[in-house]
Amino acid sequence: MSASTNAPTPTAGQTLPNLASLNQSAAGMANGPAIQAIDLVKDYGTGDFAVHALRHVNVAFERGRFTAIMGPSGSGKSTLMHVLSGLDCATSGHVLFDGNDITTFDDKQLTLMRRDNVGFIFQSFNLLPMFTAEQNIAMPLTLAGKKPDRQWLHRLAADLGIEDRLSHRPAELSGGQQQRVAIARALITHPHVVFADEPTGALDSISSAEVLGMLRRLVDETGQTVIMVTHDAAAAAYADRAIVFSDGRIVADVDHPTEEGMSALVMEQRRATAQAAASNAAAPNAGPAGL
Ligand SMILES: Nc1ncnc2c1ncn2[C@@H]1O[C@H](COP(=O)(O)OP(=O)(O)OP(=O)(O)O)[C@@H](O)[C@H]1O
Repeated sequence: MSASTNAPTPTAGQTLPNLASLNQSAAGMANGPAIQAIDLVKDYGTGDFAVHALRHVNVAFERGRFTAIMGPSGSGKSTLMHVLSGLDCATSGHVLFDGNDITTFDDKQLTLMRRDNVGFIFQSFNLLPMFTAEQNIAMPLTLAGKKPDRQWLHRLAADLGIEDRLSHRPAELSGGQQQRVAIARALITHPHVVFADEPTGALDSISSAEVLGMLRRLVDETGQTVIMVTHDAAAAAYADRAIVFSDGRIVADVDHPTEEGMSALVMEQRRATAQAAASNAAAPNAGPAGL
């Protein structure tokens, strides 16, 4: 079931836990893309002070693929992730999640959609310090008033290499172990899509490689759909596809990204953003950059 990838291979002696048993059921999923943004606009504020975070974005995320989203700071990456996952509302346009237009959902429907279909992994892990790793993993179900499937929880923990850490609190775990707990928490509900926001931003290079290798194998071996925001070209090289944002727009869409290729693209966008800001400062009535 492995898909082709140009992800860096694990270094000699590095063991990655067996993720093959995390077999994602495709049952109940609609055909077509996992998520699609259609003419998506997100503005913060109005009038002269409006920030155009997403400018008519059109993009589809296929099932079972690992996509990285890159771009300069402030280009709209997190906003896209928040709107796609139903954490934030669009100003206009549509988001089709499993074929359902979530821009028509009310708050309660969005909460249920997120709870049942979306897994989140954050840079800062966002574990609850007073609870054990096991309690943290089960938290999305506990909050929903559901009992965790013990067998599934232990299989996740074993496959992520944290089974012997389940009774520990986050402060007693390394950063890499905490992020593995967060990955297990993201998967406990069998989500259709996992969103990872800078998942390796707080990790050293070895732990980063382990976490990225796990996400890669999750996609290859279980068909999980993963969408990851990252500033790191080396992290993007683990993905099947990388999208580059600039000023609220997609400016590049690359299959099989490489670290070198993504570094060059992101540097180019940083330069373009800095140049646009400099010319706007020189001619303040010329309008926003990129228009
Ligand atoms: N709640 C908010 N209110 C007002 N403006 C916002 C808000 N959230 C984001 N923005 C603005 O929207 C634009 C896009 O922000 P966003 O956080 O999506 O960028 P990003 O590419 O994720 O940046 P970074 O890499 O620094 O996290 C920026 O100009 C930002 O200042």
